[in-house]
This record gives sequence, C-alpha cells and structure tokens, in this order.
Amino acid sequence: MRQAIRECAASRTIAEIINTYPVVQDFFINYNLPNLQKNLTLAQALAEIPQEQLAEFGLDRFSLTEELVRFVAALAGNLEAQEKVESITIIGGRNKAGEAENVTLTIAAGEVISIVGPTGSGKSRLLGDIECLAQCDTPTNRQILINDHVLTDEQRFDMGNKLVAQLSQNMNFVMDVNVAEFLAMHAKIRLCKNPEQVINRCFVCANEMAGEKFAMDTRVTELSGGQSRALMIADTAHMSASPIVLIDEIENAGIDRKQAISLLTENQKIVLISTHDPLLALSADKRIVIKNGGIYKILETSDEEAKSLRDIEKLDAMMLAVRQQLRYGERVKPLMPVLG
Ligand SMILES: Nc1ncnc2c1ncn2[C@@H]1O[C@H](COP(=O)(O)OP(=O)(O)OP(=O)(O)O)[C@@H](O)[C@H]1O
Repeated sequence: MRQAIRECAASRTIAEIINTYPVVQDFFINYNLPNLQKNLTLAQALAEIPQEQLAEFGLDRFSLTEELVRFVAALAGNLEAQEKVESITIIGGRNKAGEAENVTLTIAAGEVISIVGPTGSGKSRLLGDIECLAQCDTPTNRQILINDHVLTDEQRFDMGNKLVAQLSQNMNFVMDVNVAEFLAMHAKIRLCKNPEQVINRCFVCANEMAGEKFAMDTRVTELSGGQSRALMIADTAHMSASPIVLIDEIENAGIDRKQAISLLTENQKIVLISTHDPLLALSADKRIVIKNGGIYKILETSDEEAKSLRDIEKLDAMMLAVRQQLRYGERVKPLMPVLG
C-alpha cells in the first residue's frame, strides 16, 4: 500500500493526490502548507517552499513526503484491515442475583435484535458488555465473541478500527462546527470515495428522520436532541465502518424510528436496540428479554406478533398525527377507529 501512495505522491499533481486521498488536505494544513499550488506535483510544489519553513517541523522535502505516505497508509490500512464481521456471540454470565444465565446467542450480520425489560433490569448493561466486547470482566461476567473467536486485547481496544458504534441516549457535540463541516470531517477521516455525495446523502437522510429540518450551516451544538440523533444515525449508516451498532432508547428522540432502523440494516450491520417501544421491539427479528440483570428469554417475532405489529403501526401513525396537531397549535381532530 505504501508503494502505491508513494507513487501517487511522486507522479500526480497536488489536486490529484487530494482527490484520491482527501485527508491529505488536513496533512498539509497541519504542516502549515495550506497554499501549495494544486496544479504542481508534490516535489515541484515543495521546491518553492523555503527549507527553513519545513525545518520548523524538523523535516526536509524528502522526509515530509515520507511522513505523508506514512500518514495516509496508517489511515487507509486501518480501514482495510477490518475483518468482515459475520456474527457476534453473547455467552451468558450471571444475573444480579448471581444466577447463571445459561444462554449462548449468535447474531448474524443484517439482523436486528431488540432488548426489552423493565426499567433498571439491565438492558443498557447488555449493550455496555457488547460495546466493550466483554471478556468475563464486567459485573455480568458475559463474554462476547466475534466470528466465533475470542478477541485479543489489541482487537478489543483498537481505537482506529472500532467494531462497535454506540448511539446513546444522551449525546453532546463537543466541537463548535456546522453540520457541513462535521460531515466533511467524518467523510475525510473515513476515506469516503465520493465525499460530496456521501455527505449529501447523510444530510438528506438525517433531515427526513428529524421532525424539524436543519440546514448544512446549522451549528452542531445548536441541534436538538432528536436532530443530533438523526444526524448520527445517518452518519453511522452511511459513513461508519463499524459493523455493529448499538442504540439505547431511540423512541424519545422524536425521529422516524422505522426509517432509522431500515437505514442501518441496509448495510448488513448488526443492530441491537434497547427499547420500551412495542413498535421497535416487534420490528426486530428477535428480542432479548432481560429480567433482574440476566437474559431471561430470547423470542423470535411470531407471525401473530407480526400481524399485531401492523395494528401497532396504525396506532403509532394515529399518535403521530395527534402529536403533530398539538405541535403545530391545531385542535386535535376526533380519533378514527383504526383497528378492524
Ligand atoms: N447481571 C448484572 N450484575 C450486576 N449488575 C447488573 C447486572 N445487570 C445490570 N446491572 C446493573 O443494574 C443497573 C441497572 O441496569 P441498566 O442501566 O442496564 O438498566 P436498564 O434496563 O437499561 O434501565 P432503563 O430502562 O431505566 O434505562 C446498572 O447499575 C447495571 O450495571
């Protein structure tokens, strides 16, 4: 890979290099070289830069080129090295009373699993175990396998190659950038092939899911909870390489939940959702029922439940209509009987 990047850096113009590896633009900014002439090759452009300017960073023209090759190779390598996740397996530990869970559940790529149970029963704890790829070292003593294998510590704690993306209930942006800049930064870090197209798709999807629309120049710190959630779901679906997505209670975010789930499963991700929402719980392929901190049951959605789901969807649409009427200051219209 390094050789390919080195050849690209040696033979192409700066514009072409940036086109192939958009992160290179950040590399130049980091080394205080934002104004290199884009129509020149890297060697030609660097020849015009005073040697003292590069020396400030302890570099010369040759070592700067090598540094660039190293930088791009590290990012691209991380993405390429990611092994395809075909399945995750949860090996039971013990519940809050210390009793064995006696369960082994394997979840395949593309499956959606809901996690249900009373408040405080341990749904988030199960998501937490998957998030940290637990190896019998959390309060539940559960173990998580990927593709039937126990993970090495290196795989488990590899920050550049995260297997699990978590969308938690409380999300705060710590950067004061606008939506366009935020998405552009993610597209660049993840080496997206057509960044503009991907950014636009994320933006459109997020706005479809969110109730109130936001703009590309809205600052991320000004987004509402629901808008932030919608943006992060679209971002995770379209840009994140993480094959496992964990969602902690999406129902209160005021976004289109069904659309959010179908968006995430389009790309063969494994999706686990902790929820109190019957619509989400029954939309999943299976549901894990948690009781007193342990996996109590694993139920597949039956045909009868699938039929009930259609009725629940009608009720949900009715509730949504009432919610919209209230939100927009209208009088609530009489409710039509929806179930036959
Ligand atoms: N098997 C277990 N052993 C020990 N502690 C546990 C176990 N399972 C859950 N807990 C603990 O119980 C507490 C409540 O669990 P958790 O927050 O996961 O509940 P929850 O079902 O997500 O609740 P809510 O629906 O209110 O969000 C947490 O402190 C968690 O660490």
